Amino acid sequence: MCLLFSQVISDFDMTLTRFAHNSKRVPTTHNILDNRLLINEDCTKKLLNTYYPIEIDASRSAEEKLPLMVEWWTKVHELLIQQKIRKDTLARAVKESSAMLREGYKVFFDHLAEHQVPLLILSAGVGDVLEEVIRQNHVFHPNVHIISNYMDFDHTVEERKESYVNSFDIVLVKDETMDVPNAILRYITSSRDNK
Ligand SMILES: Nc1ccn([C@@H]2O[C@H](COP(=O)(O)O)[C@@H](O)[C@H]2O)c(=O)n1
Repeated sequence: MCLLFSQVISDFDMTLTRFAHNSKRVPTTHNILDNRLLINEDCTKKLLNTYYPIEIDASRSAEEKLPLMVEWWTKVHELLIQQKIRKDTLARAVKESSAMLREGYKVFFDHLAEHQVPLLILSAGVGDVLEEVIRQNHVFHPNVHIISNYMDFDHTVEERKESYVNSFDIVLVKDETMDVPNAILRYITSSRDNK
């Protein structure tokens, strides 16, 4: 028998991650944010308690669930934006969480990478957190591709400073004047005038 995979498609939360460990629920990517970073975790917990039972309700059709799921993630995304989450806290939040991939995950990820089979992860969770979970488990191989919700962070000057310093000769911080450009102009024009 010959089995040929062109690619493997999987969702993430509770599929590649465990549902529970030692009788305790393993957090989804959203739960990791709720527990560690959100100032008011109640607001998203309330939404989870309302919408999760709908998600898993086998008596409802997909058509019936879809607008409610859209309503859920729209509300959660609005709340997340208000919380002003910082990118640099994500790795710590994941490290301190009880996020856990399923037993045997390493064989699964490594085997697909070794055989160059693309692994496409489609997730309604939070992509930035999902990536961090995979990275911290050392299985973020080049064949792993993710389609998910990503946060668009506001970058502080401090975060961008290094890349600016590497790219430009002069970097001005907190200078609201034209003193430096004027000095450069004076230098250029005076050296030209003195020729
Ligand atoms: N605010 C939310 C939104 C969704 N969830 C759960 O995350 C799951 C994402 O699952 P994937 O299989 O798409 O990775 C989704 O099924 C919801 O149960 C959440 O916890 N909080």
